[in-house]
Amino acid sequence: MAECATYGTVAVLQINNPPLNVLGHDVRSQLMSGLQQALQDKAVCSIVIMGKGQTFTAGADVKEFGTEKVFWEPTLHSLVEAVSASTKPVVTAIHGTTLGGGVALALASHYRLADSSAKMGLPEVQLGILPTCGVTQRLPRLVGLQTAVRMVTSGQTQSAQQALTAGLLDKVVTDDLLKKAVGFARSVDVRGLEARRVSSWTVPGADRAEDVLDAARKTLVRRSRGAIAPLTALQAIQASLLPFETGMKREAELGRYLWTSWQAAALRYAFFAERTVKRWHIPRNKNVNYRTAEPMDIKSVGVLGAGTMGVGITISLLQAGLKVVLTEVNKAQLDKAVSLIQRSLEGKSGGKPQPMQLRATTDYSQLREVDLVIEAVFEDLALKKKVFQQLDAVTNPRTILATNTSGLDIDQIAAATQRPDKVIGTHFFSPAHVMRLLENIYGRHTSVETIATAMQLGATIGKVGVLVGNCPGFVGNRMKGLNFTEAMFLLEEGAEPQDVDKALEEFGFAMGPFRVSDLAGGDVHWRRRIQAGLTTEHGPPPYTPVLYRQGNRYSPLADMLCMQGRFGQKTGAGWYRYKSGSRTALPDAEVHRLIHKHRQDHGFQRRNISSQEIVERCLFPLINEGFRILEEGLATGPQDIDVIFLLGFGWPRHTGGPMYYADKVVGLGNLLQSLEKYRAYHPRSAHWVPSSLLRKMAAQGTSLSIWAAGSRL
Ligand SMILES: CC/C=C/CC(=O)SCCNC(=O)CCNC(=O)[C@H](O)C(C)(C)COP(=O)(O)OP(=O)(O)OC[C@H]1O[C@@H](n2cnc3c(N)ncnc32)[C@H](O)[C@@H]1OP(=O)(O)O
Repeated sequence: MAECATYGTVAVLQINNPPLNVLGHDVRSQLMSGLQQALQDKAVCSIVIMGKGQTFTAGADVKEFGTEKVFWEPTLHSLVEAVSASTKPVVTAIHGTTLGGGVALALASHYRLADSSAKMGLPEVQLGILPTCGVTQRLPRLVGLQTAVRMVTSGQTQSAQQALTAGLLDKVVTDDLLKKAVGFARSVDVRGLEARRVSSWTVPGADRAEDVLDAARKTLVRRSRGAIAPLTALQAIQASLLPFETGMKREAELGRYLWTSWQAAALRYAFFAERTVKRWHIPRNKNVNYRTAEPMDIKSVGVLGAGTMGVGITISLLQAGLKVVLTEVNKAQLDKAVSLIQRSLEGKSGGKPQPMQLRATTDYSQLREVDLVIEAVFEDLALKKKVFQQLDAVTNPRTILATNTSGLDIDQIAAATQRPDKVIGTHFFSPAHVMRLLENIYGRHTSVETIATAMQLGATIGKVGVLVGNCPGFVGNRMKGLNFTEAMFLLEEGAEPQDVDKALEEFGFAMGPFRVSDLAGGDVHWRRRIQAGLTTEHGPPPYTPVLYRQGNRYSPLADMLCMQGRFGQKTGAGWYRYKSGSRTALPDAEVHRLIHKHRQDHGFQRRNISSQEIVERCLFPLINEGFRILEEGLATGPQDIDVIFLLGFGWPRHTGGPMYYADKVVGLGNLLQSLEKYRAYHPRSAHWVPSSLLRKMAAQGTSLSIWAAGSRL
């Protein structure tokens, strides 16, 4: 856990708690007793604290949060204060990714050394808590307000070089950190100790504090979108302008406020959910799971289709060091793609991809020897089936064939091949080299090896893979579609696009549904609705009521815009208008007139709609659908749905995701009541019918987390 050794006059305390040296109770206890021993040992003049293995420490043990253990003495706070009060110089020697409590220990030490490859960060706000243990008081004294605000409120890591420049480190070394730290510790003088205590310093540049804090506040109000931790952290940093002890009291108060907030619990849940989804199983056959599966070794991947998605996927694969054969029938498109890929990789790594790593070709037969192919052609079932038939003919029979589709039937695509067991859906989100989510979809015949391979590939390329079953739209788009449907009904009843967007942006989404639609292009979904027989290019299908399609209430507003060529940003007009070259959504009187006329034509009485109703009507049907998905066994558990929404659809992280939000914030009983209420008003929308799983849970007074804990392996 923590080992103590002496090197002449230097005592070295080394954390040894693999894999990440987190500061659980045992580690804290052993560090504390090591420190006390070193202080009592007359032969010891100085002390080094460092870590063994891949990192100094990833900080506090998050698994202890929400349990009593986190308060057991020595707490992290006591340990940090003991280091700060040490009567012998303490040198912290940092390597790897050092986070949270690790940085707190370093700040309380008298000297800070780091390996040149080290990184340091304060991810606490991402867990909804405050970097306490004096971090918000010592850090500004050391690096100034501006850097402290940036580090604490963003949670981003700093490289060793950046930390040195900022004044956070005293020295950066290369090779043999232990030897260099011991050498350094030997050279420091106990007589200078008082002056080395950061708590006795004042914040540099305090005369400009008001400007810095005001500017930061404005940015954070805009960026945090309802998350309380970043702005609370700013208040704590502001307190560093007060005497140290007063600031520490303020830090403790603010720390308690965040520690007990529902957002901290939600963010902690999100942290573990992202890691839980890799432990997948198939709900209808639990024997098929991550433990029983053996992935194929993937060294080379073919990407078919060099459009936006194909380019993003190729970049992700190359960045992970895989060999890629990029295939595209259109030579001009292929050349354009290669140049985009090269530019993107040059920007990141400072070098072009090795020629042997990327082979670009118009010849399908070049895919013969790859281990796996990801098809990324246009979203059209007939086209994909044709492509899969060809792929089946040209590739090695052991090659896995993956389709990048956002909702088409995997079984139909697999049926075009002689190897349905080797066919799987890999739904990347755009831009594919940036978005961390990979929704993997198994079909009726997909083998366990194929599933394990797709999940493994996701991890290899730095994505969070979530396994789901096959249904129209899979999990993400099946649920998300309802949000847009209801948003349009709200327009019919009296809201304007900007009202709906504002309410959902205030809830925490980066963009409301109409701004998202304009960004993505309204024509994409219009084509899908045409394919599904819901509409035609010229209006409703013959003999079809305008407001009722396929057994449900229907709003034709989006179709009406598309019929006018208003596809969103790319055409300069959609739900909003856009000045040439600008992405700023401007309310458009023409759209308002169109909506107004539609209301008049169909007898809608315009009424004022509250933000609360907008949020509930856009989100509750989506959540209800999540319960249906769980009931149908299409997701391993609620965490899987939440991760899809957090990473793929910009769901505000501080609410934990749709299922967590329903369970812990809204409450299942309240959700059920609201669904019943809206159902009474809107009987022609099937999405208001509560799922039987939700009904059952609400009746039993149980929670989704208890249900999930019982179902997960
Ligand atoms: C008392 C109040 C004071 C609080 C101060 C703090 O220190 S708060 C905690 C600050 N630290 C963090 O938030 C660290 C979060 N961890 C990470 O960002 C990443 O894990 C990493 C350190 C960048 C490493 O990433 P990598 O991809 O290499 O590994 P994983 O994320 O998959 O993690 C491996 C397993 O370790 C578990 N884990 C990671 N960090 C912690 C932690 N701080 N406490 C407890 N457990 C942690 C993670 O859950 C993985 O576990 P599995 O069981 O394998 O899923």
